[in-house]
Parts: sequence; structure tokens; C-alpha cells
Amino acid sequence: MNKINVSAYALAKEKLCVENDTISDSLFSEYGVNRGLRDVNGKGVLTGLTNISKIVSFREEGAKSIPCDGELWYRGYNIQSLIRDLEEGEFGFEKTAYLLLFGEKPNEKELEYFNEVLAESRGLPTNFTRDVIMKAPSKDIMNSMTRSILTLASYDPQAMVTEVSNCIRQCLQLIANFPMLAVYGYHAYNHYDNDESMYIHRPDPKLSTAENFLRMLRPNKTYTQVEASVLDVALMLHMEHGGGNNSTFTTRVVTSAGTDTYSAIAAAMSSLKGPKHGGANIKVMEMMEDIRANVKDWEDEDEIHAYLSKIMDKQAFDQKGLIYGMGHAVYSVSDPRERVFRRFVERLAVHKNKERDLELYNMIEKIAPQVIAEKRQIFKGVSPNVDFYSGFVYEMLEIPMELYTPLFAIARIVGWSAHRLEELVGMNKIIRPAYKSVMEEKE
Ligand SMILES: CC(=O)SCCNC(=O)CCNC(=O)[C@H](O)C(C)(C)COP(=O)(O)OP(=O)(O)OC[C@H]1O[C@@H](n2cnc3c(N)ncnc32)[C@H](O)[C@@H]1OP(=O)(O)O
Ligand SMILES: O=C([O-])CC(=O)C(=O)O
Repeated sequence: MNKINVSAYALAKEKLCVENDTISDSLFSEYGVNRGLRDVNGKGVLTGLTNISKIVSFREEGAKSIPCDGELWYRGYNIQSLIRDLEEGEFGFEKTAYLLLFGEKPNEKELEYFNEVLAESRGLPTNFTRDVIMKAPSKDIMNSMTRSILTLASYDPQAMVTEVSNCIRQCLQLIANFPMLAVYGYHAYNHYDNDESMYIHRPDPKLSTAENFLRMLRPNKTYTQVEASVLDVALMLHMEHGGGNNSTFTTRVVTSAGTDTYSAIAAAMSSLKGPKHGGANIKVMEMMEDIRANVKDWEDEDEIHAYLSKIMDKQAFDQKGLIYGMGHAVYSVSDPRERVFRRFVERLAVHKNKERDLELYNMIEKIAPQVIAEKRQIFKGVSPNVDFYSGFVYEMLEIPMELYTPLFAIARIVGWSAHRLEELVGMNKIIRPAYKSVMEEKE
């Protein structure tokens, strides 16, 4: 019997799918449906209320909305001031996690106890690393983490209980364990796929999340205070971004169906890894590598402009027509997190002899918005986003590229948790928007 070639069958059917799944632009205008649930100015369709954070990208002047520099607020506090107020040598991730989860800043005693709770929670079930993480390792650490998250449910006798206190416990344990799932997943992959030595360092209960990440990652467990502080700030910048970003909205949608914490967070992970969302930090690095290889003179604005135009026209790089690290669904003039990253990049690049790379980044930052505006219809402005520089910072911290999106997840699990709790406490209604049917009835 001939074996059926499923790939050939799928290829043959592609044309039919495209024909029957294409909906003309004019129908969207006719029914007033906004693609991506946003109008051309980036204003999202309102789908909920939240007390967790606020994003500012326009200022209202009378009836007019004027694009302005972006602002990000966590539970009433501007993210820039939360970072600026950190004392020398102080780590901010944990106290910001307390703030986002519980809605108030912790006092000294509350923070001390919260840190003990996280330290106590930092531990995987017996043999979990051997039996789950080291089995079928993958270069895609986001997938490997998601598999681990779903498997952790099998070790939790209360996995399916959606009482708020049980969900708080599960979220705290996931927040504490995410760095281990990511780093051990990387070591397993690096050993089995790259033939490197494998080592599994346990976290130190006295250390912060950023310090433990570096300690577990490096063979000799060492890092400098500056490296850990830069990573801590990077985590703070990625922790939360409103209810509408793709992965947080996913968390809220899935939570509203009454599903368990492990499944909700696994769904959020699957969203975050997308290259238009958290996966962009890896894509930026691959794109920069491609630009370095294909642009001869990094100081020639015309040559860079021409190459970026080719990327936009799907003739270069991954042929998706996107310049990664540029543009944002909501921000207009600037993403406040990119501004913070840029300050670090400028300082680190000097220490690490990466000034020439920095110049290339600066060139792309200058020229890419022009090229995008020439090739696409941009109404609200286009500027670099949080992940334009994040990968460059991680590279200078000698963190392997496979861990860039997982680092985003290590931070954003806090925002997802806060939104899961807000959905559970305050909403109690399944999220179920409507699709206008344009189907024709047939005999
Ligand atoms: C943490 C984060 O998730 S930050 C975002 C990370 N993602 C990236 O860096 C990927 C590159 N950027 C993008 O793909 C987009 O800017 C997004 C997905 C972030 C936002 O997309 P949109 O909400 O559609 O942005 P906006 O409405 O301003 O875009 C207008 C047009 O410009 C295009 N555009 C925006 N940014 C870019 C870009 N960087 N490269 C190419 N085209 C772009 C959009 O695709 C859209 O075109 P269309 O009208 O033909 O669909
Ligand atoms: O808000 C968005 O759409 C994407 C983003 O920047 C984030 O999730 O941090």
C-alpha cells in the first residue's frame, strides 16, 4: 500500500484554505470591525477594567488625542521612579512582585517575609529535573518551560482548585520556580544538542531572583553586583503591561473559562513566545546578525536604508516584512522601557568594547522608523520598543540567546498572576466576544 504523504496533501490544500479564509478589507470597514481589536490610532476595543497598571501613549487636548512620550505605571507608581528609588545594591524584582500581586508596597517586614516565602517555594518536586526537564530537551526553552509548567500540575494535589488563596500559592510557586525551569531547560539542551558539559546548580535562598538566575546559569556560579542589578532592572521593566497585551489577555480569557493556574500560565507562555510579542527579543538579535552580514558599511545611511527596505519588502532576513524591536500596538512617540534600556546599553557597551555595535543599533533606531513610515500606513508614530535593546543587554551579560524570551517570561509571570487574581476576584464572567458572520448559507 502506498503511504500517504500528508505534507504534500497539506500543500495541495493550501490554495483552497487561502481562497475560503480570506475576508476582504471592505467587509471590515462595512461592519466597523477593527483588525486586531484596535483602531488605526492604536486605541484598543475596551474589554475590561484593571487596577494593576496603566499605560499612557496619548494626551487628551480638548477633543484631540495627541501622541506623547509613553508612560508605564504599576499600581499607582511610575516604573521609572520605582527603578530610580532603588538604593545602591538593592534588588527591586521581589518588592515589585509584592506590589503587583497584592496592590500595595510591602513594608520592610512584609518584604522580608515575602522573600522567605519565595525562597521556600524555590524547589522542584523530587527528580523533576531528571524526569521532566532533561527528557526531550529543546532549543525552544519556552516550549520546554511550558511542558514543565503543565507537568507540575501532576505533582499538585490541589491543581484544579481555583479558590483565590490556592491560586495565590500556585502563582508564588511558579514565580519562584520559573528561573529554574528556564536555566535547567537550557543546560539540558546545551548538553544534549551542543555537547557541552551539564551542571545543575541549586538556587541560594539568600539571593534575589536576578542573582539566582546568574548563579544557576554560570559554571562557576559567579557574577558581579552590576550584572545582577542590570538584570534585576530588566526584569522590573518586563513584569507587567496592562490587560490587553497578547499574553496577559490570553491569561484573562483562559482564566475566565474557570481553568486551573498551570493551564492558564501555559497558555500565556504560548502567546508570549510569538515573534510579534515577547519572541521579538530573539528576532532582533538574529536580524542584527543578518544586517551585520549583509550591510558592508555600517556608517552608510543609504546602504542601511536600502537593506531595511528589503526587509520590509520581504526580500531579506526572515521574509516576514517586519523590522523587529520597532513599533508598538499602543505606544506612539516612545516606549518608556526602551529609554531605560538605552541608558544601560550606553554604559555597558563602553565596558564591554561594543561601541561599534552600539553605533549600528543607533543607526537602525534612527532609520527604521523612517522606512516603516514610508512602506506602511502609520498614524500614531513608530519608535523602538522594550525589546529593541533588551537582547543586546543580555548579550553583554553573556546570557545565551535561547534564554532571552524565557527571561521575559520570568518577569511577566508576575503580571499574568496579578491579572489572573484580578479576573478571579472581580469578574466572574466568561470572556466571549462576538464575530460577525459573513458566511453565505448554501443548499
Ligand atoms: C513586548 C512586546 O510585545 S513589544 C512588540 C515586540 N514586537 C516586535 O518588535 C515585532 C515588530 N513590530 C510589529 O510587528 C508591530 O509593531 C507590532 C505587532 C508590535 C504592533 O503592530 P500594530 O499594532 O499593527 O502597529 P501599528 O498599528 O502601529 O502598525 C501600522 C502598520 O505598520 C506596520 N508595522 C508596525 N511596526 C512594524 C515593524 N516593526 N516592521 C514592519 N511593519 C511594521 C504594521 O504591520 C501595520 O501594517 P498594516 O497596516 O499593513 O497591518
Ligand atoms: O502591550 C503590548 O502589546 C506588548 C508589550 O509591550 C508588552 O506586553 O510588554
